[in-house]
Amino acid sequence: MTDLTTLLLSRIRDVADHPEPGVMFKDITPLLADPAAFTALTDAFAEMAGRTGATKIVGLEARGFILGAPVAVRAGLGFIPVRKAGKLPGATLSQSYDLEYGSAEIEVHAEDLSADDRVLVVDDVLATGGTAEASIQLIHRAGAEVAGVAVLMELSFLDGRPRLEAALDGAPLEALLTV
Ligand SMILES: O=P(O)(O)OC[C@H]1O[C@H](OP(=O)(O)OP(=O)(O)O)[C@H](O)[C@@H]1O
Ligand SMILES: Nc1ncnc2[nH]cnc12
Repeated sequence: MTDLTTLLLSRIRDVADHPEPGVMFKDITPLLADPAAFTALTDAFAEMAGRTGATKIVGLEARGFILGAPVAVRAGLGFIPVRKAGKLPGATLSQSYDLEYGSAEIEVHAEDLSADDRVLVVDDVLATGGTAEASIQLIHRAGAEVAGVAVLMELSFLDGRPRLEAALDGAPLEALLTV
């Protein structure tokens, strides 16, 4: 394990049976509270943004906002929020999806992405891949390209990676931690 992965892993708390029985919830709030760990995470994601030629950062509500916004600032790129349905005031594109515990719909402002954009999607956890896959569909429907998907942690037993790689069409999916 690298120093980075050891640090990040040490700042994620497992919470059994949250938000419902049978789910082992990966709580990132200890990591957010540690400036050294939060900075190291931000730097690693910003490096990926540079390496993949991203022109914009998309963050997935809500934890992807917390992680993605500082990446955008660090990389000198705009931040685009992908929100749960009904929150964005302008003209939106919408996409429904299933997740580990329920189903949901996400939206993006159509005007925020264009054919000139290469988008790096940032989130905390890749579980079934439903949320990230829906965001990729939104980005493609907006006419933009996907530069890649960056997540802090991949829950490999939920098989999100194969599902997402099919949607990514060769663009990278990078997880700093895999459990
Ligand atoms: O790979 P998936 O099965 O789609 O699950 C991963 C998603 O689930 C969590 O978000 P959640 O919808 O719980 O929202 P929150 O960030 O607002 O808590 C997590 O932050 C990811 O966005
Ligand atoms: N087990 C989990 N922990 C944290 N976030 C999640 N999102 C989906 N599954 C999750």
